[in-house]
Amino acid sequence: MTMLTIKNLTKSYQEGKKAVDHVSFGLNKGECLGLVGESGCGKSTLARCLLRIEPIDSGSIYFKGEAIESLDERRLHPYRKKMQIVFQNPSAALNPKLKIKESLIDPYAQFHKELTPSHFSFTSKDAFIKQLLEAVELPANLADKYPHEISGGQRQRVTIARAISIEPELIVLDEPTASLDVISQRAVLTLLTKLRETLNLSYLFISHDLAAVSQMCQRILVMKEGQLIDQFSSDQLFSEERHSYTKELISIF
Ligand SMILES: Nc1ncnc2c1ncn2[C@@H]1O[C@H](COP(=O)(O)OP(=O)(O)OP(=O)(O)O)[C@@H](O)[C@H]1O
Repeated sequence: MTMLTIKNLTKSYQEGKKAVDHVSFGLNKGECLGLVGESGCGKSTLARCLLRIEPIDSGSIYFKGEAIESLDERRLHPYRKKMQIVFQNPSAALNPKLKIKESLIDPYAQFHKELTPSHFSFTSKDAFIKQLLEAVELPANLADKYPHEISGGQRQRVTIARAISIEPELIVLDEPTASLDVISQRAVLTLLTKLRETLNLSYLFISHDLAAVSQMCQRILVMKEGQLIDQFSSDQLFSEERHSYTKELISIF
């Protein structure tokens, strides 16, 4: 089943320069789809557009067959729960004044009316937070700490816990490990792979790290100057058929 279909999505910030230029692709249910390309090629803009965080100029966005590109905020609300994003910098994503448990409960408070929980049950706030921390392999005593009292890797696990707390179907991972050291990167990627399997998630995984993408993803998209110039299954990464730009990216890594 196709989870997400993008057709001819186009977005400009300034006249004559398209940040995203007629991009089309599909993302299957349960898939981890990689998106790579050099800095400034439009990856994050594409992500924000397909999540309807950023207005688009033209094109279509289908979530499980439903066109969502023109929905007003009220009709979009249920889709906001189904599609989540994890950003590069967990420090910016967490309110420094809130304890971890307060940050963790926030999405649930917003969306609980639309939830039909299957993975996490809400018997009490404390029990719910304990389940979330367990799911991202963090100790329960982190709940009472502030973001500055925990490590960068732990903060990123908290933002992942927030994203999964409302049981989304699709998560956009926008360079989720870029701010972490190599050991924490590997641990977070392993966790994300495990969560995709146990929670039946689909991912769009944006990264500069071709090695991580080829390990995590079943298919890979390559963007250059706003356009999608290559797409292939991960086992075809080193194939002779690859676009010359993809080969250039491979040679850099
Ligand atoms: N809010 C904005 N206002 C104006 N221009 C923007 C805005 N966001 C992005 N751009 C421009 O759009 C283009 C695509 O940027 P984008 O951040 O999507 O690229 P990216 O591939 O995600 O880069 P990176 O890998 O560095 O995050 C760039 O030319 C950028 O300067």
